[in-house]
Amino acid sequence: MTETIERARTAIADHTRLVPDFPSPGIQFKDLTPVLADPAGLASVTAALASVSGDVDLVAGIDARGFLLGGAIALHSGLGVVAVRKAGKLPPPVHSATYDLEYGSASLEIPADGIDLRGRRVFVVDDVLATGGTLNAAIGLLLDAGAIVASAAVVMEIDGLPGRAAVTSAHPDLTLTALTTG
Ligand SMILES: O=P(O)(O)OC[C@H]1O[C@H](OP(=O)(O)OP(=O)(O)O)[C@H](O)[C@@H]1O
Ligand SMILES: Nc1ncnc2[nH]cnc12
Repeated sequence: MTETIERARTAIADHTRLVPDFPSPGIQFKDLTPVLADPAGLASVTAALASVSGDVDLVAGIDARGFLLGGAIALHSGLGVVAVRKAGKLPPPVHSATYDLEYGSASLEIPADGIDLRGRRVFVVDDVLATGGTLNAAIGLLLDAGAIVASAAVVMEIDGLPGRAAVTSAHPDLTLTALTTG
C-alpha cells in the first residue's frame, strides 16, 4: 500500500457518513460527500485515484459524484475529462445504455459526436461500486464509441455485493481499483 493510498484511506474512514435505510429500506448508504468537502480528503482521494490510472489520455467521470472526482483527477494529471451522464441531459446523437443498480434502474449516455473517443485510452472513475451495473454501463458506452477503457477506479466498493466480479468478468483486461471496501 503506497503512502498516497494510505492517506486517502484515512480520510475516507474519518469522513464517510453511513446512512441507514437510504434511499430504500435495507440499504446502508455510504455518503462520501463529506470526504470530498474536506480539503485533505479531496486532495488525498484525487491523488490516490490518479496514481492507479496507468497510461491513459482521458478521464471519464460517472454522473453525478464521479464528475467531482473525474474533474479533479484530470486536472491533477494534466488530462481532459468526459462526463458520462444520466439520460436526457445531452443533445443528440448519444450512445445510451440502461442498467440495474442496488436500488432501481437508470440510463447513462455519452456524446456520439463532438468528442472523438476512437483509440483514446480512458480511465473511468466513480465514487461507489455496488452491483457494478453503473460502471459496466459506462465502460460499455465508451467501448461503443471506440475508446480503449484501460482502467477504472472507485473510492469505495460495497462489501457483500458482486460489483467487482460483474466488472472483471465482463472486462477481464481492465485494471479495477477500489481505494476502500465498506
Ligand atoms: O454499482 P452500482 O449498483 O451500479 O451502484 C453504484 C452507483 O450508484 C450511485 O449512483 P446513483 O445512481 O445513486 O446516482 P448519483 O451518483 O447521481 O447519486 C453511485 O454514485 C454509483 O454511480
Ligand atoms: N450503498 C450505497 N451507498 C452509496 N452509493 C451507492 N450506490 C449504490 N449503492 C450505494
